[in-house]
Amino acid sequence: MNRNFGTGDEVRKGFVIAVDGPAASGKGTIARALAKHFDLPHMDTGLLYRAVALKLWRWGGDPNVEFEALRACDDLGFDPGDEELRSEPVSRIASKISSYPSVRDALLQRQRDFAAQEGGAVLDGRDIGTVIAPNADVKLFVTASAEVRAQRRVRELLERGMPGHYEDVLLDIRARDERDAGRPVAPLRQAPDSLVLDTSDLGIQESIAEAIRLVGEQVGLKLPG
Ligand SMILES: Nc1ncnc2c1ncn2[C@@H]1O[C@H](COP(=O)(O)OP(=O)(O)OP(=O)(O)O)[C@@H](O)[C@H]1O
Ligand SMILES: Nc1ccn([C@@H]2O[C@H](COP(=O)(O)O)[C@@H](O)[C@H]2O)c(=O)n1
Repeated sequence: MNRNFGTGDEVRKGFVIAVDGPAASGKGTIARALAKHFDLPHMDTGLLYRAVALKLWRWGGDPNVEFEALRACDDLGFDPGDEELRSEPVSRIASKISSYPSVRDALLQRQRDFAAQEGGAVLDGRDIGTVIAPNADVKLFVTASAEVRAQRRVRELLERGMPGHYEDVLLDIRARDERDAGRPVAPLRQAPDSLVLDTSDLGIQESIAEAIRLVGEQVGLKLPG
């Protein structure tokens, strides 16, 4: 636990860190590490969309029908350790159903409530700094080249014993980037007041150290020293 933020000040109540970025940029890894370092609860908001997708998939519902996806949002409970949440079919469906305004709306309050809890929180996703927590104390936009992200994803898939072919994964990442950035509701955007962290040339530990440094610096600027 480290609540000092490099200034000696205790973390304020309601301190919120928003972490956004494209698929496989490393935002989840960074968000988890920030949560641990600053002793804040963490929400991976992508899991909510994946949980809707998994439910729909298990029902045999049609991801092309918004109403069916919306029905899957009702009483949404899931086991974050469920391996199928991270499977390729579920990832594809999650990417599709996350473009539906009604689905985003159904998941909005749960995320906002998490961000608003006493003591604060770290959330990662695509629209945290722009829609879910536009008043977050620190906003990080984590990015990396599509090629580097594809390499990371392939490595991750192979480590999980799943098939991962570089060219296919790269195409898929580019398609997801386009869908995330191109949808009319809550598109993936860098909030104007976010700090950009490009992890293309950084290893995991270097990325985490840089994120902690950036947050600390930002907090140092915000709190009286
Ligand atoms: N800086 C880094 N260098 C090398 N590998 C990394 C780095 N950051 C993350 N990784 C690895 O890349 C993979 C994707 O990282 P992570 O899950 O954090 O990305 P993400 O942006 O949250 O992905 P998604 O949004 O698609 O779930 C993981 O296997 C992770 O260990
Ligand atoms: N705030 C968010 C988070 C995620 N999505 C979409 O969900 C899919 C799965 O997310 P991962 O972060 O686990 O990859 C992803 O394809 C996004 O389209 C979102 O729209 N908003």
